[in-house]
Amino acid sequence: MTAPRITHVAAGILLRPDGTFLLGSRPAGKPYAGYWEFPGGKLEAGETGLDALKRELHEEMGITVTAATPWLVQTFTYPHATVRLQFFRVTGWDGEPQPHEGQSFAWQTPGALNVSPILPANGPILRGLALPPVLALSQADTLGIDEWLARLDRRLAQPAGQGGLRWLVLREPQLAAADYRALATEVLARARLRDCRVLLHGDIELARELNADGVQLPARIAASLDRRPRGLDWLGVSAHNADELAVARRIGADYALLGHVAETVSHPGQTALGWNGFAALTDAGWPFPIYAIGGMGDDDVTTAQVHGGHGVAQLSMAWSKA
Ligand SMILES: Nc1nc2c([nH]c(=O)n2[C@@H]2O[C@H](COP(=O)(O)OP(=O)(O)OP(=O)(O)O)[C@@H](O)[C@H]2O)c(=O)[nH]1
Ligand SMILES: [Mg+2]
Repeated sequence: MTAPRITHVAAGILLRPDGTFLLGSRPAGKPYAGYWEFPGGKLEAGETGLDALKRELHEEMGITVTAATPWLVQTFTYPHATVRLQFFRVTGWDGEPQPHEGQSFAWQTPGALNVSPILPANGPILRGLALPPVLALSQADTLGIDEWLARLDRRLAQPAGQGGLRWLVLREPQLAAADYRALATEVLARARLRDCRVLLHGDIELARELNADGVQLPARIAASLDRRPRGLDWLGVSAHNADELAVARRIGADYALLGHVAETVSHPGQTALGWNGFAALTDAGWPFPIYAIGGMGDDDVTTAQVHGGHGVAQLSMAWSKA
């Protein structure tokens, strides 16, 4: 058997500062005409993904891309072709999108689309767009439970975009099972009032039982699973290398934490990946967003994105200002 021919495609997610993004409708005469997609098209011989993105967005809608960072790579088999789609987050462009190919455009809010149908390959992409740029891991171990809960309340009370916490992983390996369950119950009750997702760490059964938003799994536990656990909205996997990212892909994770990127007090003596090591791992192209973890501040979000990440995951930095 010969290997299937793969069509390489670059597509751009135009993002406005308010978080809305652009979809275009596929023009008549193309496969899946009328379906909504991210603007883009096929790589020509010798082009990189970024070259093709810039050319296609100029041809299809007359804009000049000035800032774009690599995001997800999705491989999908249609009846007519197997496509490898490289998605870029596009945050800077000159000009207003013009429908050069008779397409329609629609600005959309993540999680609340008002156009359909969407190209079948794009489901995971739309899910990934709903993930915030910064997520936090709890720190009751070093702060003490009462102090950490007080800081959590302050972070929950802030509006999104102004330091408001929207995604929390409750990771407290020092707690006995009964104490972890009690804390999880308390945290879920507080977070629900504030529209913050809470993922439990490592315990799939407990996450189901307490109706948490999902579970964050260490790579070791993820590797022991045949498939994604059922009945949970969100699945994150913590990874340190390409093999562990491959585990996350195999079980259909929604995102991965990858690190540690910088030296941290919590992991003394372990070699940090550094941004070059991080980029070398993201560069292979993964179908889910990847967060940089380990010594990350709010200022590192842009750096993470330039290196192929979605954003940053914070431990101590999430609570130091709260
Ligand atoms: N542009 C784009 N293509 C996508 C997306 N999702 C997805 O599965 N595709 C697939 O990627 C393939 C290439 O896209 P395209 O039709 O835009 O290619 P193109 O602009 O070079 O068109 P052309 O071949 O008519 O010149 C198609 O099979 C399309 O179905 C998406 O979000 N954006
Ligand atoms: Mg196109």
